[in-house]
Order: sequence, then C-alpha cells, then structure tokens
Amino acid sequence: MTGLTVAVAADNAGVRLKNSLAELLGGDHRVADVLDFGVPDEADDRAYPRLALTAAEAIARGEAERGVLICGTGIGMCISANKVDGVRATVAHDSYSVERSIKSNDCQILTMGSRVIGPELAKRLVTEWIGYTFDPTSASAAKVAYITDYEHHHSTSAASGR
Ligand SMILES: O=C(CO)[C@H](O)COP(=O)(O)O
Repeated sequence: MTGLTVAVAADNAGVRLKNSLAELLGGDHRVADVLDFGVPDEADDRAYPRLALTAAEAIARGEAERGVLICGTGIGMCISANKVDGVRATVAHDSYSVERSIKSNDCQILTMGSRVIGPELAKRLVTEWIGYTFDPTSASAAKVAYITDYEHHHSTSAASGR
C-alpha cells in the first residue's frame, strides 16, 4: 500500500484533538502526507461547515484519500462533508463502526466529537481506521455504487427500487 494523504480539519471546539490526531497521523508509516485545513488554534472561530466543506472538496478533487474532521460532536462536520458530491462521511466513536465505515461504506471521512470522545480512544480508533481498506469486489460495493449512482442522477425515484 502506498502512503495515504489524509486531510484534517476542525472548528475551535475540536482543534486540540485535531492537532493531536494530525501529529499522530504524521508519524504513521502508512500516511504519506497530512493536509491541515485548519483551524490552527482556538482563537480562530470559523464555523464547522466552512472547514468541513473545504476539506471534503479537496477529497472530492482527489487531493487526499481520507479525512478526519473534528467538531464538538462530529455531527456538524459529518452533515457538511456529506453535502459534497462523491464524499461519504460518518461520525464514529467505536471500533466496529470505524471498521465498517470503510469495509461496508467506503467512507473517505471519519468525524469525531471532541466533547464526546477522549483523546486516547480517538487516537486508537484513527490508528485502526488507517489500516482498513475497502474491497471493490465485495458485496458491499454494489450498495455503495447505488449511492454514487443516485448522486450522479439526482434521481427522485431511487427509493422505489431495490
Ligand atoms: O459540534 C459542533 C457542530 O456539530 C460544533 O463544534 C459546535 O456547534 P454549536 O453547538 O452550533 O456551537
């Protein structure tokens, strides 16, 4: 596996955890590069959607394969990132969901809440998450393709099919 480029971003509620995860990722041999989209510190009060959309758009353009986005709950970052075509983001604070977010859903983005999870568990989960890969030949691939297809066609009748 060649090294991953991982985008990170947080609002001021999540910046401390984001900075510590960026440092962790920067020292991981499986990571080639970490792109930090901010905020740099707690004094920067840019709202979470701006940070999430900037990072998610970079992923959609192929500038990074993965992203870790942190806010107070992870929820706002997740909602915002999922507005970008081609991006699949999830909030996850447990090992099983982190694994399945890759293996079932091919999510590029993991979001976490700094007010929900402790820093050591967050680091452990991100370390696990980096090691998972999506298998495009798996039974899950057609389900993910269904989502992508809907995105491409913006079909209003998708829910009526299987
Ligand atoms: O958690 C957040 C958004 O999901 C964010 O860090 C805080 O948002 P707020 O409660 O609207 O200030």
